Amino acid sequence: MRSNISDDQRALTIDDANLPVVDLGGLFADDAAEKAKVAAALGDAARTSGFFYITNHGIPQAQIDALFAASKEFHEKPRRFKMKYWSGFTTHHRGYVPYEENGADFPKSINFNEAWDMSYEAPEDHPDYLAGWRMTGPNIWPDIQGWRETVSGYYDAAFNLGLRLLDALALELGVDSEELTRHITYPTSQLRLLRYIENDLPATKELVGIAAHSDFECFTILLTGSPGLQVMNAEDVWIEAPPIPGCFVVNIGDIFETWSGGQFKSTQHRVTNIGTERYSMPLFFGLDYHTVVEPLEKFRTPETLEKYPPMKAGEHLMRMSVNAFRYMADARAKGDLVLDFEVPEENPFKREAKGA
Ligand SMILES: O=C(O)CCC(=O)C(=O)O
Ligand SMILES: [Fe+2]
Repeated sequence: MRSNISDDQRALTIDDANLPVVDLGGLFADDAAEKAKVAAALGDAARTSGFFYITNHGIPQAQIDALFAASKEFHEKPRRFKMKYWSGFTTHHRGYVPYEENGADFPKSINFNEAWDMSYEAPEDHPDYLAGWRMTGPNIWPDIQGWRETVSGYYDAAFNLGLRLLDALALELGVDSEELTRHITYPTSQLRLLRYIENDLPATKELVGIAAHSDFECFTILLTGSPGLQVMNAEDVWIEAPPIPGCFVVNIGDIFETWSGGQFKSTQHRVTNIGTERYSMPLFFGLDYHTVVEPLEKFRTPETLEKYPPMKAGEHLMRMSVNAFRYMADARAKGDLVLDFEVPEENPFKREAKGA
């Protein structure tokens, strides 16, 4: 880790803080008691820290290695190749996102990451694709031999793992999983192939890998290739979450916090500017664009209903994306992208760290 790091970018190390590791093995056995045990461990982790590692997840290491290799192969191409697939050429956010797109304050504030973004494949005649700006539609692919198969194969595997996790979390919350899965037909579940860019600038609040945020969907299944990720725990203290071989990091997102009336925590996290190249791949497990998200019936109280007013899953993603990506903000300023809902400057799910 670099030495020129400002105090607000420091975190406790994994040795000082306890990060749960949940063994998912029991989800794949046909045994209700085993499944319930895993569900209880996931629920415990989701309630206490909101993020955790999972092991025995069933995705072969060879598939993970192939995804890292595919991401590297794309990102090592020259800028002129990558820009052929600029996400700003689409109205549903697919393709390449250069680092200058990140955040409203570039270059005063720099998020040193670039990405390839894809999502659930929806047909060309899907009404939300035709309407535009709804994060729904067909993927685009770079002209690299075998790349589509590798990336979409990984997407399907991680997406299916997400369905298992959803099922287990529903079990833990005591809700029928069908109540949750009925909102998944053409979900806005993005996979990002992120590369953090080598640079020799310091690590400060303005110079980051990715600024502190929570994820906007149900939960995120994240692969990381090297350290840099920091997560805010239940006590609102930053701790480092380095990769553990064979594990994914999972964090709860804004939708599950809402569904559970705040029992599950949507975890703030960030990547500091480590200065070296770093690869990571989050899959944001989301819902159909038009799904209205509010506390599930059993978690409705006057307090939870007040704290979590109904929001459409896709609108929440769009309002956060307009703030995140400059091409979207530009399209909005030009009147090409018209939103009939509010775009707050900050995510209402944001929590501040202690002492920050
Ligand atoms: O790169 C990482 O480890 C985290 C990425 C992340 O938080 C995000 O893309 O939302
Ligand atoms: Fe994130």
